[in-house]
Amino acid sequence: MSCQRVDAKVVLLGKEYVGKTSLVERYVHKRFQTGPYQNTIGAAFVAKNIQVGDKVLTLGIWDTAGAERYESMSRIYYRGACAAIVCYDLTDSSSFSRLKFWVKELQNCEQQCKIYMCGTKSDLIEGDRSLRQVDYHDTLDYAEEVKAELFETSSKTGRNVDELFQKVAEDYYNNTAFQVMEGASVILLKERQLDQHQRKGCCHH
Ligand SMILES: Nc1nc2c(ncn2[C@@H]2O[C@H](COP(=O)(O)OP(=O)(O)OP(=O)(O)O)[C@@H](O)[C@H]2O)c(=O)[nH]1
Repeated sequence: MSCQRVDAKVVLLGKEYVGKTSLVERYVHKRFQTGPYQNTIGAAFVAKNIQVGDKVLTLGIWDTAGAERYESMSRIYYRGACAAIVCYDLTDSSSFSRLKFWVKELQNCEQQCKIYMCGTKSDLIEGDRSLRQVDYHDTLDYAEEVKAELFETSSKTGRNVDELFQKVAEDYYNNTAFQVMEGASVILLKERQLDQHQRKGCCHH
């Protein structure tokens, strides 16, 4: 059995039927399946390499089941995730209430996990604006309030899908680089304090 190293764990959450599996399918396999809807059972995992600057990162993507009976299972999958893509369907207002549930849960239980709000099926509202049930400005205000990124995507046309995952990878990369720098500056500070302490020591003697 082969074992792949994963740099960043990414979890997809959201109400059933919002299009989580389709988002992963579009991103990983560049396709949109039109057959009958099949709900995810438990969760599905896929690893995908992504280029950020001159580095290649491996994202480990967990596509969870949206049905409420799997809610406690989904909790297992967001543990230790560096990013959560919380999906809602732009044509279904109840899916945005469900998004709020997951955002609160992440804020309470997984504070280091960065949140990406993803409004799905944008092709449907491009075809008929009256189908939009979730106002863009309301979602933008909410995203600002909870410090989340906001994307509106279509897995059917591919709109914004690569951009979403690219942002996830870049944020992870920049955040990790920042932490390394932070760690380095702590060491520098300690060395400087030690240096001062030693110099003070010299004066005492
Ligand atoms: N028009 C359109 N339909 C979409 C899009 N994304 C998903 N769908 C459709 O929405 C339905 C549900 O999509 P899934 O990807 O299975 O949804 P899910 O969130 O993974 O569902 P669960 O596994 O039950 O949690 C399917 O019939 C898809 O074809 C999209 O971008 N545009």
